[in-house]
Amino acid sequence: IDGQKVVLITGCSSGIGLRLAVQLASDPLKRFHVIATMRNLSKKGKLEEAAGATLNKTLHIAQLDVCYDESVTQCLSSIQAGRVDIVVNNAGVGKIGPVESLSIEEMKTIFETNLFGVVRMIKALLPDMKKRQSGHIVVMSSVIGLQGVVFNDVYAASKFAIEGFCESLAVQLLKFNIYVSMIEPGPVNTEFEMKLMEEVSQSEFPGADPVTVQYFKDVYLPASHDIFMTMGQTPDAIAQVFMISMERPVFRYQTNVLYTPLIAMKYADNTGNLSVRTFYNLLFNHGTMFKISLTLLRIITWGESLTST
Ligand SMILES: NC(=O)C1=CN([C@@H]2O[C@H](COP(=O)(O)OP(=O)(O)OC[C@H]3O[C@@H](n4cnc5c(N)ncnc54)[C@H](OP(=O)(O)O)[C@@H]3O)[C@@H](O)[C@H]2O)C=CC1
Ligand SMILES: CC1=C(/C=C/C(C)=C/C=C/C(C)=C/C=O)C(C)(C)CCC1
Repeated sequence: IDGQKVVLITGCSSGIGLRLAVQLASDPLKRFHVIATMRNLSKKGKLEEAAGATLNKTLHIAQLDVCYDESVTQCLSSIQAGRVDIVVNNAGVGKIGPVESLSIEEMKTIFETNLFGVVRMIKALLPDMKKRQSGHIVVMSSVIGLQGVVFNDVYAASKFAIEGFCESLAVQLLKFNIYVSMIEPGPVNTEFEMKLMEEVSQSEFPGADPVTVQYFKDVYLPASHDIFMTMGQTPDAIAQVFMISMERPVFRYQTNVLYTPLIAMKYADNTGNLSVRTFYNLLFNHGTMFKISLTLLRIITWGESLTST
């Protein structure tokens, strides 16, 4: 462990966390000691299988639920190396649907994971990182932490919140030689979308009017599915961006060049009108215009996507 970087990742039962853990653990130079954590160890089978020969060598599985102090304390105190060099705050939950049908309690659970879960991890690790004057805090944010997306109101709020928290903290931490990095993927093909679809397929959307429910089900859901199909990245591509971030960390990493123009609109027009109107048109004039725009985006950014990951 002495010459290795100790990397702790949250939310490794599936998706991006799982692939990142496996990629790091499989490093041919064995530079990483990976602590792949998950809240529910009964789900560890998939990670164990993907880890193969790295299991209990460079990859170690541990229990950690970001929503509980005791779970975090217990996991951190059981670390053999006695330190964490890099923490990847990957655990996160999505939420879609009309706000009228979501209770405040339900909304708070999203913040418990996506905001306070990350804050809890950072608070637990900071004293030691500051003492050692070294560390890298990575957060799996989202493009939705920079630009809202219709019917993702609460999820967007939680990701904007962690962006604000980290952007503020990064300045102070630079004094202690600790780096903060936000990874901001667009859609990624993991269990994330399926979990959301399953959740909405069981909901009657109490409290929401029929017109809103119809916009959500008949306009948003198909358009969103199209976006995942056309723009969706693999979890391995996101893990690759993390690899790059380790060399000389910067604060932000947008992983998807196809999504960058949609974010850039925000900075091109201070009134916000360009973003609001463009997203409106893309959504409600979905169909031919939407498909053409997506195709154009792919053509415009094709050269770049060949040279990036
Ligand atoms: N997929 C996408 O399109 C995008 C995802 N992201 C972000 O990437 C991150 C990973 O998502 P992704 O891999 O796609 O989705 P998955 O749903 O596949 O993975 C999410 C992981 O987070 C875990 N998790 C949820 N709550 C907790 C908790 N309280 N404590 C510990 N672990 C928890 C889940 O565990 P369990 O199995 O127990 O539920 C699961 O392992 C999230 O932060 C997400 O917001 C960002 C941009 C796009
Ligand atoms: C771009 C775009 C859309 C959807 C974007 C989506 C669905 C992005 C999802 C990103 C995710 C899942 C990030 C996770 O953190 C709409 C509204 C369908 C139509 C207008 C243009």
